[in-house]
Amino acid sequence: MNDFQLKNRDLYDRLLSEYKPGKTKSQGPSNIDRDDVDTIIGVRIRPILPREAEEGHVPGVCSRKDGAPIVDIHEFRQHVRRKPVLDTSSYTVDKVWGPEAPTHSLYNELVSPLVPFAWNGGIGTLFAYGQTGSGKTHTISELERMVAAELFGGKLEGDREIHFSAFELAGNTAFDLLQQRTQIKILEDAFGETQLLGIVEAQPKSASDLLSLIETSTSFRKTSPTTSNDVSSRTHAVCRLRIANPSNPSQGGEEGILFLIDLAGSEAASDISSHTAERMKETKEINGSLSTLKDCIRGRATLALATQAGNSAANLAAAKKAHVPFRHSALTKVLKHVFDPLSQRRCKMAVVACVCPSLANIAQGRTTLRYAEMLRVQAPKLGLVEYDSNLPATWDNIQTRAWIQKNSGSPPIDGALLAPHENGNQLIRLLEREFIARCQLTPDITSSRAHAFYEKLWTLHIDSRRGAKTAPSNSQTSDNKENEPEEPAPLIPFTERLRPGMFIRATRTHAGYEKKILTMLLCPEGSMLSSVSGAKVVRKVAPGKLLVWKRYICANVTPAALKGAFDVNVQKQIVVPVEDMDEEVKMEYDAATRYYFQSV
Ligand SMILES: Nc1ncnc2c1ncn2[C@@H]1O[C@H](COP(=O)(O)OP(=O)(O)OP(=O)(O)O)[C@@H](O)[C@H]1O
Repeated sequence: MNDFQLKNRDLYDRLLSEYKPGKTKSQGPSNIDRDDVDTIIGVRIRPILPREAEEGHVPGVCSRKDGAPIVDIHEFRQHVRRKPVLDTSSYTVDKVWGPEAPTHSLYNELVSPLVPFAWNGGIGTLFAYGQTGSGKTHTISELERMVAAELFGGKLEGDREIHFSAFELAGNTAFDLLQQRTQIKILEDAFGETQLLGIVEAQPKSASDLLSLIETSTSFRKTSPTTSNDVSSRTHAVCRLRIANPSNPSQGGEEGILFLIDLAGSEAASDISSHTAERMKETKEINGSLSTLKDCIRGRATLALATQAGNSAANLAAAKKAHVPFRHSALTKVLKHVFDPLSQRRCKMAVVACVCPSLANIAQGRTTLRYAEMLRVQAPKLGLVEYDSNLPATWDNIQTRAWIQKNSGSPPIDGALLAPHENGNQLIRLLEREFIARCQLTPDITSSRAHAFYEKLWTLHIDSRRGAKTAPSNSQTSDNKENEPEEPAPLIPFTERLRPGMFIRATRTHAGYEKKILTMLLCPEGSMLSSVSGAKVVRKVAPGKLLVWKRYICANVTPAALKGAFDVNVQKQIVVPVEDMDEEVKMEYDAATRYYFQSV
């Protein structure tokens, strides 16, 4: 607390008691319906500590009395000519726990859903984020105790094997906390999986076993004093609980994972001014990895929204913008299963942003709350996506299973084995080999039947994409298909309709051989300052004459990993003369897979 705050404390207390929420405008996204989002962002405001109370600290970061998920930050501003005033800014998240809220309520509302989710084969991840001294380690260690009690409490269905490991990440280096901080390697294997080479796992048999392992690992964490905390954790600590269920083939042998992550505390610019070069480097690395984490959480949530809620234009636009740079930091690389857009795993995530309550710390609190707000992804405003039996994008898990059962012949493929948790869109995104393997979990299903069924689903999907384009969104698309007017045949030759974004099949001759290629037109050669080869192109057009482009810069289009899918490689450009172009090819972009498919 500074002199001004201490001297005007009575006035501040009065202004605070007179403050009426609602007068201030929330600076974040509105409190939207978050049911469709599998990432929950909460804020915990810790109490003022006895030491801080002795020093005269007063609260400047407050939760709302009516339980609204909004945090108010009060700034006490000095005026040259007028009396000091209270300047309040508000931040909206999904849940807020004030200083009086016990860790139990945070556990019940934020963490408890992750435990049965991981128990049943999903990946649950909890992050504690915030400035140094804001209560992350305190919160995570209490939550770990509750997780241990729930895992071994006997209330979860079935038997599982729990494997515990703990490590900390300092920059790009990882240390095993069960092996007295022995350095371990983070590697990506030939299958693209991240491996922690040399890490030790323990198999606790009871809650007390697990707690003593957690205690041992915590004792090896690296700490250094900061302005706000004498024992500040300067690394990210990851507690990983692998939950194996070898007896249940319906999960395809997949284990659940629960990550409990205590992130390194962020520090305010004023706090780092006196740092040594080594501490500055450490702070830079922490800030860099936290920034990557933010981009990954947002990117992943944007993609999940676009996939779950059908293929509306708003969703397609959101999916196109989403970027998940999980390879940019060791932390997000270790969490590849969670962040890789190609990962087939079901994931849920919870973030608890911890904040110090004191008026003296509002600058750091504001930074934390801005970060928390940024992690929330605004759901695009959509019309209700109605179920349509011919549109896999509209099926939930139950409808997906029913479709499988009804359309897979006799004996039918078991929907619960092929799509234990997936909706229609997620079923389409399954890799072909995974799809076939899951089909064959049903007795008597041969590989050729499984392949035929895979093709049937894809034919329906491609047909449905065409139908969705031509029919009004919420009418009975499939029933009216015969009555739809045929698209009129284009009267103008395609070479006279050439435009950027058009797909063209062309014949190129190289060393006497002819080769058919598929390309996407980018722009006429010469419409930019230089050609692909870098040579300057001069356009000569007689006055009054139309400029007719003879050659186009095109992007290479190549088959993708999925059957029938194509990828546009914008970075691989070629120049195609118009005389080499054979025909226009109608392609459609599919947001679920992020590939192009030939229109049927
Ligand atoms: N909810 C709470 N109730 C009581 N005391 C708390 C609470 N949260 C934190 N504290 C106390 O505040 C102090 C700082 O907490 P903690 O070490 O958890 O902060 P941190 O955010 O992990 O800091 P760092 O990032 O520097 O490691 C500790 O003394 C802790 O006991």
